[in-house]
Amino acid sequence: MALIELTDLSYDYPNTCGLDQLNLQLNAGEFICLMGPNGSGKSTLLRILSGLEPATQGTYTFDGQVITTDYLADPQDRQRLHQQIGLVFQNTDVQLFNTSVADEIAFGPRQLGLSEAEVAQRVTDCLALTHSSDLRDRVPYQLSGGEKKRVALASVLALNPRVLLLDEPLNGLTIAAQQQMLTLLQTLQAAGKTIIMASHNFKQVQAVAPRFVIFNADHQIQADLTATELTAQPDQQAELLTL
Ligand SMILES: Nc1ncnc2c1ncn2[C@@H]1O[C@H](COP(=O)(O)OP(=O)(O)OP(=O)(O)O)[C@@H](O)[C@H]1O
Repeated sequence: MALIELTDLSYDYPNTCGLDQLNLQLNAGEFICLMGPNGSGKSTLLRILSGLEPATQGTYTFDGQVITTDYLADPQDRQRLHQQIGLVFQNTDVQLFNTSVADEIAFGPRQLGLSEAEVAQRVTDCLALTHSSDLRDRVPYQLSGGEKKRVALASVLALNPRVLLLDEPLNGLTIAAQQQMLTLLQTLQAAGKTIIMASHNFKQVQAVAPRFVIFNADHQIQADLTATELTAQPDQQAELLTL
């Protein structure tokens, strides 16, 4: 059984279509890159997968549980989903609100009611994993864009989710920092996490992501290809390089 299953899933904003009739199955342990033009629906899909919004139509099933409006309205159910599937936002400023990096990373585990010893361990582990130990006592909003991305990822990892959703995690990073982020995501996948990232940076991700789900401007899935299948489609690759 797929970990994530979307059936005829659509999402409408008040005056715009966000997603149109998606059918998709994603398995536990996969590394998937969502691609497509600006406004095609990548961020909307990540928000729905993370449980921030219910679908307008169709079905989202996570690990056998249908994620309905009622499910998301129940605080305990909602928290259960958030613990399993964590979203690193495109704009990390909306995600970072504590006065120190250590408190930022501790926030989620404290909400879960973990002991202070466990919280401290998770903070130390997640700082190390994201190469951010030197940032421990810094003020999050004073960090550089790349540092903020690492801290936002560390704060999501601190909840030990099964699935990591990342919205344009390479944006604003130097080439070296982009490589470091991709290597880290590969390490997390090797440790058993499912990675789902939106990116328009095909050059950087093509050698890393094994599967590409590609949206068109009509908010539909245009193609769902393995990296090997994609190498056999030069037209599709050329299109991705223009994003
Ligand atoms: N809060 C909102 N209110 C109304 N329409 C929205 C809102 N957010 C997104 N949209 C619209 O929904 C569609 C999908 O947007 P979305 O942000 O999911 O695309 P995207 O593929 O992530 O784009 P980008 O690559 O620019 O981040 C677009 O037409 C967008 O204008």
